[in-house]
Amino acid sequence: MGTTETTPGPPTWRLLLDYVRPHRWTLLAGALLSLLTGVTGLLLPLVARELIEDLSHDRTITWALVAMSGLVIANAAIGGLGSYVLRRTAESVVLGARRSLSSYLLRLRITAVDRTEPGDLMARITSDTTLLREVTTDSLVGLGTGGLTLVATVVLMALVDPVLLGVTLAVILAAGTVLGVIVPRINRASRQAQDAVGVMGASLERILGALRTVKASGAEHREERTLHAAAEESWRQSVRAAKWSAAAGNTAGLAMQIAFITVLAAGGARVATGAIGVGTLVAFLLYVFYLMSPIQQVVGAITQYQTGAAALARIQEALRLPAEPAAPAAPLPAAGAEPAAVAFTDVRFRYADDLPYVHHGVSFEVPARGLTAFVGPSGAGKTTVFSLIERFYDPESGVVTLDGRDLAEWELPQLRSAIGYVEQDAPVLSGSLRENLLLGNPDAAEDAVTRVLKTTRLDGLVARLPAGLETLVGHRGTKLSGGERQRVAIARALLRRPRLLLLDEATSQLDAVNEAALRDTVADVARTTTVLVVAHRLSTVTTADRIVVMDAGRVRAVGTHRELVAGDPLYAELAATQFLATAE
Ligand SMILES: Nc1ncnc2c1ncn2[C@@H]1O[C@H](COP(=O)(O)OP(=O)(O)OP(=O)(O)O)[C@@H](O)[C@H]1O
Repeated sequence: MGTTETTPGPPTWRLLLDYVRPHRWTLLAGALLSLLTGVTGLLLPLVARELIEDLSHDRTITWALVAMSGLVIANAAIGGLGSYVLRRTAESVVLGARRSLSSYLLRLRITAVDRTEPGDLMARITSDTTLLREVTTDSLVGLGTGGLTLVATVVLMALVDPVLLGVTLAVILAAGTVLGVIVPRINRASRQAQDAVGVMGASLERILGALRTVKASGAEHREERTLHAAAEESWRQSVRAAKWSAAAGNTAGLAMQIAFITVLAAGGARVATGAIGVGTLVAFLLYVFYLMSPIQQVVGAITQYQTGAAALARIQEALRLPAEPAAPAAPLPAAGAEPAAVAFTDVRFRYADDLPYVHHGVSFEVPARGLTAFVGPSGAGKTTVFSLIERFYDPESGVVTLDGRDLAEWELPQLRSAIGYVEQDAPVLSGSLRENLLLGNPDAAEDAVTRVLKTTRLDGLVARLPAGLETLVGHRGTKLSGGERQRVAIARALLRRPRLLLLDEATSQLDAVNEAALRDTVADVARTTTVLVVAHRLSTVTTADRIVVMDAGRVRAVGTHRELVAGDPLYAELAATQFLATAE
């Protein structure tokens, strides 16, 4: 995702309210408790004044002591409860944002993922959402309680002396103009700081995902510099934001001092002319003094809001990426369900409008059941065939059908539940072997697992492992060999009882035992299911019922190995070079 990407959307304050709306009552309760804490605090000086009066008149002070103790205890208890309620609400807002973001990210279209940095998306879920916490408590509540107190004080000031209020407001307005210049700078700096955290996340993800290659390439120092640069950029921008926040706070403080002095001068003049009494001036000055705290609260809320708004904008950017419709999971095919037939008719496809076509009118038909191998030079568009069948992408023109029905008419969950897909690099997730096997079908019965382990020749491996299926496979399955990873991925796909199995063979060579195991597995499965294989091995193509030869985004021939070796020069050459042998 481009960090400068700005798609128009609803204003940030509306988005914030959307996040806060489900928690409005608890937030209101927290705000009321905060107000109540303030009121109990304000009452203390009054009681203290009474206590002093009573003492000077030799009256009993027991009631005042009891009242003061009560107020102190109430202040602490209500204050504690208020801050707990507010904090809890803020955490719930963060939770809501994390939930909606993570659900959304799982539904992202592959096209969106292709042009995004996963690490940056991760930062949006983890770090940007955290910033919503402060914005909820400090900003919303600060704005609410501070704003209320401010209005109440201004009303009282108007009652005491409207002329002096005019003087005060003029000073505050001047300060407000300065703040209007400062505040957007806080927003910009905060946004850039969060973007830098996103860049750091993206670099970290890239480095940790290929740490072996980074080490083997001796690139640690270069990568270290990249990470440090992103961290320093975040620091620089955060410091800039801190500088502007401090300037905003100080401007507010300074304005109050100036207002104090101006009111003192203007009020003094008014006292001299007899327009007001000294008592009124003292009362007004006290109010100017009281005004300081809510104004600082409101200014703090606005500056805090800028940081939160920057984070919200980044969250919202992620939520505007194209996603698949939300839909409930579809049931898996029943045991013994009919295998599926697949057909491509004149399919044209490119990954993006500014990229060349990958398919220039691909057509082929695969009947239900049997093994179909796709072969062709690297980049011919074989894997893309699978991506289109899974509807990770949609063709620009032409039709792909499953069971004779256009894929565009299938509900995505129904379509995908019919298919088992084994990617070329056979990803294995960290966790246990069992978790990996059950990823696509958590309800698979134990005997189905045992059967699939046997089919994929993994039973020997499981028996050898001390913890059996509970063995942890490490991050990305690093504790398994390449061949084992491929077979775990096949077993995982088979446990879904697919009506169509898509297998993108690993290009790396397997040893003879692994290769034979894989060939037998695929042949076994093809007896009951439709199997499509992007083939890189002679053993696979020789057992295939039909071979589709692709070249530069077109199907150039279809036939059996024997027919094609005799009839298609490209295939004959591929068979001789790529598969390391000719016919068997
Ligand atoms: N996500 C993507 N975004 C942009 N271009 C892509 C993407 N995936 C593949 N391509 C391009 O599409 C073309 C066909 O890729 P594809 O993976 O289908 O080829 P292939 O025949 O399976 O190759 P190989 O045998 O090397 O795996 C390639 O030129 C590739 O660079």
